[in-house]
Amino acid sequence: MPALINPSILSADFVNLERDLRAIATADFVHVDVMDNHFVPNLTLGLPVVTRIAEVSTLPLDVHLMIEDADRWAPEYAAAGAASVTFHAEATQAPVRLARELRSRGIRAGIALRPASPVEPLLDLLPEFDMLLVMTVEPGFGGQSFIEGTLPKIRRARAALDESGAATWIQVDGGVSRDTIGRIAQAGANVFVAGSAVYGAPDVAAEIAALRDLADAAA
Ligand SMILES: O=C(CO)[C@H](O)[C@H](O)COP(=O)(O)O
Ligand SMILES: [Fe+2]
Repeated sequence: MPALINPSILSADFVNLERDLRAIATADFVHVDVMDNHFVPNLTLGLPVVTRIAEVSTLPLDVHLMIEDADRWAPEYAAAGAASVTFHAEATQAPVRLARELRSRGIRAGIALRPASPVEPLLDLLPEFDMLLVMTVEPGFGGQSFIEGTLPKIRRARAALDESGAATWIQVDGGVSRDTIGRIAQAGANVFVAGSAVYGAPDVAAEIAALRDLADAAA
């Protein structure tokens, strides 16, 4: 499967969001970071804004919830028009039940891990999810450096998926750039979130194409 590039609008201009959504039209999904100032020390946007982005965007929405009580809120983001909702393993009481609920609504369900959270407890459960999100920076802010120590976690997840034959995607979020994407693809990820690398580039479409090419060449 070719690499998917999901630009994060965390690095977009929130006052010119429609313009900045148009700029990433050649990407695969738009990555929307929802933060509640409790699960992470930052606050971004919530249901009303996600609902409006879903109405305006030509790309499907890849919603990354960095919020507490995912069991309560994740289904609301499905109803708001997301194509994919990813919640943190550290913020749910019942990950499999929540994934089943999201999937029953016809959307993709993802589970995310902070850099320090081990993947081992999830390995046998991966077929229950459409995507595993391996955070490669501490969640909360864009523009941080990729944590190299997360690469073994991606390799372990890829090995488990290859063994089980499950079609679960592996997404990487944090510090993805032309410098890091090759190593990440080689480790087994196939979905790449990039915020500052895409929106900080002089030519956004060219950056998306370059990241996709580098990932495909390394996979
Ligand atoms: O979830 C996130 C932060 O918690 C963002 O998606 C991520 O940081 C993207 O930013 P960048 O590509 O600049 O690292
Ligand atoms: Fe994110």
